[in-house]
Amino acid sequence: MRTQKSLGEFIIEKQADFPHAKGELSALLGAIKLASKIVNREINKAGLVDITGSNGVKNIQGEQQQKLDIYANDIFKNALIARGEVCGIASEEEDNFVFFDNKNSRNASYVVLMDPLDGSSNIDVNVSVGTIFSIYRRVSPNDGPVELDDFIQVGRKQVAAGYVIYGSSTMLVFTTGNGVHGFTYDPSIGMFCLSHESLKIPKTGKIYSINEGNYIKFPLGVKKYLKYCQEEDKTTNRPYTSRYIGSLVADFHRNLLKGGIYIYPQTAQAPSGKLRLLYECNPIAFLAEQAGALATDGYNPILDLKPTELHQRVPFFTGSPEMMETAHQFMEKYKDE
Ligand SMILES: O=P(O)(O)OC[C@H]1O[C@](O)(COP(=O)(O)O)[C@@H](O)[C@@H]1O
Ligand SMILES: [Mg+2]
Ligand SMILES: [Mg+2]
Repeated sequence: MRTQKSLGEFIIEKQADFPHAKGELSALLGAIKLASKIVNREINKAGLVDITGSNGVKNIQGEQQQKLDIYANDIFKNALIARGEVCGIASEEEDNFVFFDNKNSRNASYVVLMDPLDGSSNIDVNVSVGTIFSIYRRVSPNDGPVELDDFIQVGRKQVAAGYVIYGSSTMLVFTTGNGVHGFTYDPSIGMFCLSHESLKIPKTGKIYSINEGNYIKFPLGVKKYLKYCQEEDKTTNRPYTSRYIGSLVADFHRNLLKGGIYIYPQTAQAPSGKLRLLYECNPIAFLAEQAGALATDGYNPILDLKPTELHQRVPFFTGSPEMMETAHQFMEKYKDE
């Protein structure tokens, strides 16, 4: 007998908090829930079906697209088109934004930005991967085509954001600005059930998460902070432990539950870092702040950055507030070196 609330029940219940809500956002989240189940089913049998490996095409970021990147992109896109609450999407796997110019969707109020498959380098090696989504109200008139401005809004304007983590279990974690809630997928009943209500990140932790293989290219502030993390000092819980999965969703999820800090900084070769502002950093930053964490580019809140391009990158620091404050002190101290 199921005791936990299902995601559908939770969304309907929360909708009551918004007397003027017409159920559009609830329906939209329902489409994301459906697409997550379909992608989850494919990922679980990734070794058996012809869904691993690259499809031989590079996306606009110059990265080899994996078959699962495209599969996930199509599943989420089609589920959103079918639901009719979304007038357009932007995706890591689409060069430009896509206007859903059909009678069902063209006048809808919401746009969705997504990273259909996060952690692509881990697909073929059975390591946790994810999907990241960010939802805004359109700013263009509902009776016209969707425009670039509908997608390049500051992160603070997000009405909802979340991720799905396809790991030892599959979870959907989201916020609509009223806390962060996690739902675990129960394949025996085919439902996401409430397992982590009102998630709050621990104020501090012992985990730092960064690709140390790039160490020599890091800014001095990051190098100094890493040395600080590795020094022996029992009074401040150091040395910390290094954990790096190489899937943003999975590294963030672990730190959200246990406390920790994740950093993907700029390097000399990549002065804006690697991660994309609109469909990786903004949604994770919204969740982070709602869970009591911080999310910055090393200096300023990610959610206050004004985007200019669909696929722009940004250095990304996020995690437990006390660890972030210390990292910021190092970044500030060595800012000009
Ligand atoms: O291999 P690197 O350079 O450490 O990069 C890993 C990072 O890149 C990403 O894989 C980028 O995301 P995609 O897989 O969606 O392109 C993040 O999930 C991860 O944190
Ligand atoms: Mg990604
Ligand atoms: Mg991706």
